[in-house]
Parts: sequence; structure tokens; C-alpha cells
Amino acid sequence: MKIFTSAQIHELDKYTIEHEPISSLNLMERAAKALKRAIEEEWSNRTPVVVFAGPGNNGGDALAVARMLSEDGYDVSVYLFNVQNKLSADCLANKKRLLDAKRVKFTEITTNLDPPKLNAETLVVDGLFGSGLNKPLAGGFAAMVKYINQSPAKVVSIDIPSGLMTEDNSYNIHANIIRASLTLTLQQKKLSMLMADNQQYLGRLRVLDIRLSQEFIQNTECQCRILEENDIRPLLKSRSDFAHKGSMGNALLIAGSYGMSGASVLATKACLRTGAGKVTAHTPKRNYEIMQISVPEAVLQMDAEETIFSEPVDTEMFDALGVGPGLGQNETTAIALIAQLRRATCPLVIDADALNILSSHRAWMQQLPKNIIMTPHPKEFDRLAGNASSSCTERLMKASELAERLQAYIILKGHYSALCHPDGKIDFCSTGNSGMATAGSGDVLTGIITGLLARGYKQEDACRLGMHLHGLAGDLAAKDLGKESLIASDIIQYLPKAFLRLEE
Ligand SMILES: NC(=O)C1=CN([C@@H]2O[C@H](COP(=O)(O)OP(=O)(O)OC[C@H]3O[C@@H](n4cnc5c(N)ncnc54)[C@H](O)[C@@H]3O)[C@@H](O)[C@H]2O)[C@@H](O)CC1
Ligand SMILES: Nc1ncnc2c1ncn2[C@@H]1O[C@H](COP(=O)(O)OP(=O)(O)O)[C@@H](O)[C@H]1O
Ligand SMILES: [K+]
Repeated sequence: MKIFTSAQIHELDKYTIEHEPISSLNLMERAAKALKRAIEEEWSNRTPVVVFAGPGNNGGDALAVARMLSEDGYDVSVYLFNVQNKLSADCLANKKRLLDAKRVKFTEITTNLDPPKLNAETLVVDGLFGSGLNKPLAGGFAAMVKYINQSPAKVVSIDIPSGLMTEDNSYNIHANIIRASLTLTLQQKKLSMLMADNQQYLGRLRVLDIRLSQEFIQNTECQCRILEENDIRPLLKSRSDFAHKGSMGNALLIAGSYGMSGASVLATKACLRTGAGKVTAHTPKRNYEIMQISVPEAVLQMDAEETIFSEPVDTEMFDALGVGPGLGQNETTAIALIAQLRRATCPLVIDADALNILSSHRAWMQQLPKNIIMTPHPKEFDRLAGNASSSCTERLMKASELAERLQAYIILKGHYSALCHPDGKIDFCSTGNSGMATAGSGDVLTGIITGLLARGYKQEDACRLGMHLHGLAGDLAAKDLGKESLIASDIIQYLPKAFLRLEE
């Protein structure tokens, strides 16, 4: 699913009207029908409905929904904000249709509003502003939003909670954004809806298909998209009947230190489960028995040190290297790591402590080879960037800039993990769930991506497929085991099922 900007959404709307046999007003009618249906699925016509409509097309949608709900027996009161005495053409047309229908209590606000009582039974339909919002809400609109938010009423937002920007909300006034119980967004998710810090406004999110021009959608380039199963399936490589372990990729993982051997176990197992022919784990001597017993399929290469990674290793015989999980940040390890990164001849994934070490030796970042894959979680990314971001969108933009500057692939992990490409494009992962918020999940991802690189996937495909498989395995595990009890090992256990699902 492509993520269009508000300017592109406007173009899409226009293109649909110009190229398909539908007028602007009928497109609004189509959107309103879809919205009405979704509302009626959740609330019966015994629910009193209060509709707040703004002066643009979001308000137009709201007025059309008000008319349709009233036709279906709902008790509807409408407040239309028209303080500048200027309504969009379709908003005005829907005002007329609503008044002609003579079924709703209608108030047009031109100066001040004495706000209606909103109690726990009331359903508020929020159609103040949609994708046309261009600055934070202020004045009467801000007061109205605060009034709705402090009321016990349930709120359903049309397209986007009013006050929330489609893209960047770093400089928004957060108290002046509607907190919806349900957001019914039209055609596609907006960028701001993928950010963790905006979830508090959205409530439950549903996307309603209003059949905007597929031609425009297919032919329009965009920076961001959400990867779906259909995007991922074609990436899968087949396995030749004559495959042997020497042809299925040779992976090396440098992971684990004393007390963190588990990270090495998890990454190594995940790497094997991803199909690599051979996996070698380089780890401190003290982890020997743990590794040998936990992952008998792996080859072990012991570090000279008992408890830490202390010297770089030759990577010539390997097809991929993953480094970082449970590595620790000892100064000797830091020096060994940078030497290792300089010396590596194969595709590389760096994660966890390898990223933390880079954060405290930032000058080294300039020496990273091109096309390196980094998999920071938000805190690791903030350390890497040198300062915390004021919002998730700002962090994402910084990650995208860093990926361009370093010509690297950066996966900013979280719900909707974001893969930032060296060319500035961003792919969001659609799989994964909150059960995966458990220690070790990231180590599993490192193992998976390293395994895919070893199997011969290009960096960008290893990242896309790796994120998707990781999340899908987590989703399949959560289906059987629930989210609460899910642990990182379960993600590995369900990798085979995730592959089977993609191969179906
Ligand atoms: N693109 C689509 O797919 C479709 C969009 N539709 C609806 O149209 C909406 C977009 O409509 P519009 O482009 O008219 O935009 P809006 O309805 O979001 O609002 C635009 C109006 O608000 C003003 N405005 C912006 N920020 C303001 C602020 N902070 N304070 C006060 N006024 C402010 C603008 O100057 C403009 O007059 C969508 O969100 C959706 O609800 C649907 O009708 C059908 C199809
Ligand atoms: N709520 C969530 N939804 C989807 N995926 C999640 C969620 N929480 C965590 N994950 C995934 O789990 C992994 C956690 O990685 P990380 O924080 O590095 O864990 P650790 O360091 O313990 O291994 C990431 O890939 C992340 O995308
Ligand atoms: K809205």
C-alpha cells in the first residue's frame, strides 16, 4: 500500500474525478456511504449522534453522513462551523441536501458556539478537518476539540482525527487534536498514522476503500509504502533440488558475551531457520558449552578471550556477517568491532551493541562500508543520531537522511518497522505484534537478515523479506500462544510456518 502525502491525496481525488465517470459530489456520496456503513456496524440507531462539521470536504463528508444516518433512524444533531462564511462547494451542496431532508437538528456556527451536552451515550462524528489541515488548530476549533476530548462521548473521526496532520506532527499542539475511539480513514493509511506517538489520537483504525483511481495509485511514485504479502511473495528464492549446504550460503554471526550468550543462541538459531546452508557463531570461550548444547547445528569459532569479543576474524569464506547481539561494549570489543567492520568483505548487518559502540565512537561511522544494514530500535537510533528526537516522525526523517548519507539500509524497529533505503525511500513492515515486545526479538531479526544475505538475497530484499518473515512468525506464534506469553524463541519456532505461508 502506497502512502501518499496530503498533496498527492488531493491530486488523487482530482484525478479520479477527471478520469473516472464520477463527479466530485458523487465521490463524496460514495465516501459517506462507506463511512455510514462502518458507523452502523458499531453503533445502533438508538445511539444519539452529534456531528461536528468543518468548512472543507471533511465537513462535507460529515454532513452527508449525518443525512444518511438520519435516514436510517438515528437521532442526529449537526454543528457546522462556518466562521469565515466560506464553505467548499461540496460542503455547501451537502448542507443544502441536509436541510432539504429536514430530519436533523442543524446549527451553523458563525461566531461563538454554546457547546451541546455530550454524555457517555453520545456518539460524536468528527468531521472538522481532514487531509486539508495546514496548521495546528487554534481559537474556537481548539476549544471545541478540548471540549470533545474531555467529554465521556465516543468519537469517530472521518479520515483522520481533526487537528492531526497527515504527515509531520512534530510541531503540532497536541492538546488540540481529537482523541478518537475509531478512525475511519479513506482509501489508505496516512504517514502520521504509522507513528507510535500518534496512536493515542486514532483509537482503532479502519481503512475504507472508496475506489479512487487505481491508475493514479499505480503510476504515482511515492517515498513511503507499507509492504504487504503481495509485495513480499515474489522476493522468495526457490531451492534447487540439487542444493547442498555449500550452495545455500555460509553465514557468520559475531554475538554474545559472558552473561549474554542467549543473544548468540537466538541469532544463530534464527539464522539457521532462515535457510542458510552453514552458520558459524563466533563467541567468547565461556559460551562454548551453552552454544554447543543449544544450537548443535552451528559451527563454533571461539574468540581468544573468555568473556568478550576481542579480535576481528577473517570473513573471506563467508557470504554474510551479522554482528552485535549481546556483544557488550568493552573498549577491547569496540576496537575489535571497528577493525572487523573495516575488514569485512561480505554483506553486513549490525545491531544492538555494535550500534551502541558506533554511537560512542561516531567518527567511525564515516568508515562504514556502503550497503551496510543497521537495525536500531528507537533508543539505539537516538544514540546513533547523537540526540533524541522530539517525535517519531522526526526520528524517521533523521533515519532516512542517515541512510542516504551513509548509503546504508537502516531498519528503525517498532510496530510498523521502517526500512530506510539509501535512495530515500521508506518501506514499512505490516507484520508483527506487541507480543514481540520481549527481550531477544531483535536478536532473532539480526539472525534472519544475516541468513537471508547468506542465501544470496540482495540487501534491500533481505531487509524487506527479513522484517516481514520476523513479524509474520510473531503473528503466527501469537495466534497459537497469545501475545502475553510470547518469547523470542517462539518467533524462531514459527519461522517455518511463516515460510510455508509465503510459499502457499
Ligand atoms: N481525497 C479523497 O480521497 C477524498 C476526500 N474526501 C474528504 O475531503 C477531505 C479533505 O478535504 P479538504 O481538502 O477540503 O480539506 P479539509 O476539509 O481538511 O479542510 C480544508 C479547509 O480548512 C482550512 N484549514 C486548514 N487548516 C486549518 C486550521 N488549522 N484552522 C482553520 N482552518 C484550516 C483550509 O483553508 C480549507 O478551507 C478528506 O479528509 C476527506 O474527508 C472525501 O470527500 C472524498 C474523497
Ligand atoms: N509492538 C510491536 N509490534 C510489532 N513488532 C514489535 C513490537 N514490539 C517489538 N517488535 C519487534 O521486535 C523486535 C524488538 O527488537 P529489539 O528492541 O532490538 O529487542 P532486543 O534488543 O531485546 O532483541 C523488533 O524487530 C520490533 O520490530
Ligand atoms: K476529521
